[in-house]
Amino acid sequence: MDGAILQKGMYINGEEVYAGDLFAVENPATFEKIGYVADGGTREAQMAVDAAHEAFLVWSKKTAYERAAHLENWFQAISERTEELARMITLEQGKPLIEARGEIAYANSFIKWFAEEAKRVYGETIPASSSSKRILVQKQPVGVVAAITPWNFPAAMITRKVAPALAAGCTVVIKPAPATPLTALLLAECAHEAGIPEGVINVVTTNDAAAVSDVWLEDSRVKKITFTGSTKVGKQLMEKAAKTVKKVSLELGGLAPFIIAEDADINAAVKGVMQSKFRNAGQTCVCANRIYVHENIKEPFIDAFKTALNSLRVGNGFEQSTDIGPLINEAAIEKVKGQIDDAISKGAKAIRGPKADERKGFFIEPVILSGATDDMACMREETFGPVAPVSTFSDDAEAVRRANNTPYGLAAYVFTKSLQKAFYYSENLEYGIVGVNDPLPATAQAPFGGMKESGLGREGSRHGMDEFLEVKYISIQL
Ligand SMILES: NC(=O)c1ccc[n+]([C@@H]2O[C@H](COP(=O)([O-])OP(=O)(O)OC[C@H]3O[C@@H](n4cnc5c(N)ncnc54)[C@H](O)[C@@H]3O)[C@@H](O)[C@H]2O)c1
Ligand SMILES: N[C@@H](CC=O)C(=O)O
Repeated sequence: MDGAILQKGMYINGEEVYAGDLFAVENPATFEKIGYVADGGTREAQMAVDAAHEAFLVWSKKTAYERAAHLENWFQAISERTEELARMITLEQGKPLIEARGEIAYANSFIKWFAEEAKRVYGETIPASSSSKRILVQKQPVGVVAAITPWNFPAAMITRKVAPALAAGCTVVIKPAPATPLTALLLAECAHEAGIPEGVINVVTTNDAAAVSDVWLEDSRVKKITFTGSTKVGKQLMEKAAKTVKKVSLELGGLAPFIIAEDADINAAVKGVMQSKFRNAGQTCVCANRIYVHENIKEPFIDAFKTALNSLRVGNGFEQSTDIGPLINEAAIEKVKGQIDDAISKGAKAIRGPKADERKGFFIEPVILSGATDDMACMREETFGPVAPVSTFSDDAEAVRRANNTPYGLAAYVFTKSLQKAFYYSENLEYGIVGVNDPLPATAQAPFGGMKESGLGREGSRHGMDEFLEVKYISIQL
C-alpha cells in the first residue's frame, strides 16, 4: 500500500459513491500524494441522510443482541485488518506506526465495549402516587446521528461516536477530516465486510466541511450532532444546531495543566510528562500543554526532563526509531513556531531536543521552554505540537488557581505521593478528566469529556451510551 496512489469514493447506503470532483490526500512526512477521494457536497450529504433515515427504521427495531452481534463482527473485521489500518493512519496522519497500531486497538476497544453495553440499556419503574397508575421509563435511540471528526485520531474519534450510536439503535452519517479520509473509509469497508446493513453507517468525504454539515444541521431527520474538533468550530455547530433543536455532544480543545507537586516522584513525573506531552507529536486534545512544577524541585525536574528529551527521535513514522512524527500541516508548524518565538521574546529559555528530520515533511524538533509565565501564548492557547513550557509555583492553592484560569476544562494531571493532595487537586481542578499520577487516563469504560469551553457530554462508558438515547416516560392508568 505505501507509495501506491489510491482512489476512493464515499460510502453511502452500502455503496461506493463518487461526486464530480476528487481531492488529494498527502503524507505529512513526505508531501507525497497518497490518494484521491471523492469531494462530496450538498447532494451526497442529502443522500447519506436519506440512507441513514431509511436504515434507522429497521436497525432501531433490531434486538440489542442482534446489534451487539453486528458490532462484534465489525470488531473482528477491524482486528483482522489492524496492520493495514495502522499503516493508513501513519501514511495520512503521520504518527509513528507503533502509536498507529495502538490507536487501532484503542478505536476497536470502543466497538467491543459498546457491543457489550448494547445489552444493558435498562429502563426503570417508578412508584406512582396513585394505586391505579404505573410509571415506566424506557430508553429509545435518538435517530439519525451526524458525526464530524478530526484528523488527530482518525480511527478512534469515529468509533468512540459510532459504536455507542449503533449500539443504542441509531444510524450515522460521518464526515471525517479532509486530511484523513482514507482511514474513515477503511473503517467503513470493515463494517461492510462485517455485514452491517446498508445505510447504517455512511461516510461523506469532502474538502468543504460546512457544505456537508450545513445540510445535516438543517435536516430535521438528523436528531443529533456529535462533534470532535476545535472549540471555534464546535461553537459554530452548536449555534446552527439550535435551529432544529438537535441534541449536541462536543469534544473540543484542551489546555491541560500538568502539575508536579513538591512531594512527587520526579522520575515518574518526567516519564508521565514525556508520554502526555509528546504522544502524537503533541497533537492530542489531552496532551500536557502547561507544566507547573513546585519551585523546590524545579532543577532536578528540568535536568531529568532534558535528558529524556534528548532520547527522542523525530522522523517518518514508518521508521522504527521514530518517537515524534510530522505535524499535520504548514499552519500547525507556523502556530508552534509562533508560540516558541512569543515565549522566548517574553523571557523563556528554550532547551531544544534532537534536530528535526532534514528531509521534506512537516517536522519540528521538540522543545522545553523553561521559565514560562502565564502571559505567554503557549500557556493560554492550545499548542498541538511538541512544545513543553515549564513554570514554577510555590503552593498548591496557587497551582490550582493558575490551572483553572482558562476557558478550557478537558484534562488535567497531578503528580504527588500524598493522598490528601491527590484529593485536593482532583476535587478543585475544573476539568472533566483528572489523571492522578496517570498521564494516559483515556479508556473505553471511562467517561471522556470536558467542562467549560472544552465541550458538552461524555464519550466512552455507560454515560457515552446515554448521549444517543431518549428517555421516554410512560404513565399507565389501570
Ligand atoms: N475533546 C476531544 O476529545 C478531542 C479529541 C481530538 C481532537 N480534539 C480537538 O480537535 C482540534 C484539532 O482538530 P481539527 O484541527 O481537525 O479541528 P477542526 O475543528 O478544524 O476540525 C474538526 C472537524 O470539523 C470539520 N470542520 C472544520 N470547519 C468546519 C465548519 N465550519 N463546519 C463544519 N465542520 C467543520 C473539519 O473538517 C473536521 O472534520 C483540537 O482543538 C483538539 O483539541 C478534541
Ligand atoms: N487523546 C484523546 C483524543 C484526543 O485527541 C484520546 O486518547 O481519546
